[in-house]
Amino acid sequence: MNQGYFSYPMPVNEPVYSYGPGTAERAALTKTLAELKGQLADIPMYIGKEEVRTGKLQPIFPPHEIAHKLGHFHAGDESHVRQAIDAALAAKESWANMTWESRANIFLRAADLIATKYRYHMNGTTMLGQSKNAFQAEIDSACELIDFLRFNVHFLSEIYKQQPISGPGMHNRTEWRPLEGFVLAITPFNFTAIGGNLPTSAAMCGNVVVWKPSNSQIYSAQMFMRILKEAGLPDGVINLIYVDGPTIGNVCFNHPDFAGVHFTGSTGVFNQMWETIGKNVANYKSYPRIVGETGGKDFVIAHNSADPAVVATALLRGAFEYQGQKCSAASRAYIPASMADKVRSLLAEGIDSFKMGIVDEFGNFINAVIDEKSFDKITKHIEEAKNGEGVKIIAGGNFDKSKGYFIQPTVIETTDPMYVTMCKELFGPVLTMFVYDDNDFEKALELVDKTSPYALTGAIIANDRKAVELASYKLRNAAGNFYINDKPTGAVVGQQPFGGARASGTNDKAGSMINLYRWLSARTVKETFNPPTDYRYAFLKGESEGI
Ligand SMILES: NC(=O)c1ccc[n+]([C@@H]2O[C@H](COP(=O)([O-])OP(=O)(O)OC[C@H]3O[C@@H](n4cnc5c(N)ncnc54)[C@H](O)[C@@H]3O)[C@@H](O)[C@H]2O)c1
Ligand SMILES: N[C@@H](CCC=O)C(=O)O
Repeated sequence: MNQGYFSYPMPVNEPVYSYGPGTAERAALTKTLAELKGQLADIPMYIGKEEVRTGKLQPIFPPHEIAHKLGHFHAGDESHVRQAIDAALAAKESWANMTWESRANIFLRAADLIATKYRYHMNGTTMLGQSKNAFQAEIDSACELIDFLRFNVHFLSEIYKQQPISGPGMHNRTEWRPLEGFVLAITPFNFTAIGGNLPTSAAMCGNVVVWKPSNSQIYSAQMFMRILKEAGLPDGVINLIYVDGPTIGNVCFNHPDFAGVHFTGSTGVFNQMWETIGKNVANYKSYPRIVGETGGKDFVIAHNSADPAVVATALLRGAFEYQGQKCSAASRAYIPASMADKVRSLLAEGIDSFKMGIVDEFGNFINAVIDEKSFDKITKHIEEAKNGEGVKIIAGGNFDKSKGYFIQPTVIETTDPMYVTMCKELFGPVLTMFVYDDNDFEKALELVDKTSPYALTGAIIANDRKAVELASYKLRNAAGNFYINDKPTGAVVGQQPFGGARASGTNDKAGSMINLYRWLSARTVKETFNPPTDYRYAFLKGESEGI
């Protein structure tokens, strides 16, 4: 079998296609979108070797075109959670014992299938199911997902290489075992790449997984599952089920073989899960690994040495791409008074120029928010800001859900730095701006640090190096991903390992070695070549002998 050390060098990031007018990729994607829209997808759960169809059908439709049905998925119940755990545990031994190069090459093959044969299907299902424009889908469901798969194979190879030293007469080694039991992956709606990474990073380490995606991401999740199967992933290694979160939690967190949860989503849900796991801790074989990347209230602070055009561009892209539904999206801005008028007018100009509409029309920069619940929550805050004291809408402010969940990108300005939309995560296209006195830059930094319980992403925009240094220091705990003279979104695997602290999660940096360590349990083995035959150490015998 595997006799030799097989090398997986550092990959390069998957190149991003432009989808510009007249390009071959635009033509191919347009064709795929039309095909997908012309079909009615019948989406089963994948448990062991079975495609499970329960007949409990739930419709899937584009958030930007709610009258158009793309298909349906088969919803499961508690019994399917149990079946998924059983299938995972049945697959465990042979998967854990498969050679590393066979396991690795399944994921590398999946990455290549996405990069070539299925690129437009991954992007098409993401665009239609999650309302992303072509570019936003490309950086997510093609490039980031491919990068997660390729870089994790490299990182895990580097971990496997790490071995202890051995003294004379012995050999020491570390075995990087998978966890005992199964891992539960619970994934959010907003990034297809996160949906793909959470189950595969644990599986790559030799674990077996129950994967529960958000209902709003099932359309692209099942596409990825089919690619994994085509790439050779054995049955039962990853089991994809569509069961509501509390039911899954109830079964998995009470199971003695529960070994860990890989979660991305909101802070409230993660806190509930942590509490339940804590209460059950005595019932598990091992202490479960709890990894969660959660909410954010991401900031941009401008210093008066900054170029207002850089500030406005960072805000227009950072706050409004994908309708502000990135955990990294800028949602609060701190602008010095001397620059405020210029930034206000650039923001208003930018927002007026945004085209909003369906994803199949490529000129649309803005599409719909994910669902009606989200639409209602966000627009309630916009309405309140229209009538509130010390607060006004300075750009955008319109919305309409008659055909799809469309909200015009909106900037609220407040004189109260603790106004609700400065503190609470809305997860939509709403940016709140607070203007500070130019002389109070340091106080403004303290405000940024204390305003929100989150610490995910943030940016300082300044040309004065001392301002950059002061902000980097004062805000060192306010963001797990900190940007200097850039927007706070768009982290790239291998370049800006991603994750936040405080209420933003366990900061285990998706797509890095840090994350992979959480799915491994090291065993140290010492082998002695010439074992002693007398209990007496040298100091008793007057001879030299090692301990
Ligand atoms: N920090 C990060 O890296 C990161 C990345 C993406 C999204 N997010 C966060 O995710 C949130 C948006 O995504 P969302 O709306 O899908 O989040 P969500 O918390 O509503 O859902 C996330 C997942 O948890 C499931 N879930 C919901 N309630 C559950 C329960 N009681 N028990 C078990 N599972 C449950 C959902 O069905 C979904 O699969 C935002 O808060 C955003 O900041 C964070
Ligand atoms: N990695 C993405 C955010 C993922 C969260 O939604 C970014 O950096 O913008």
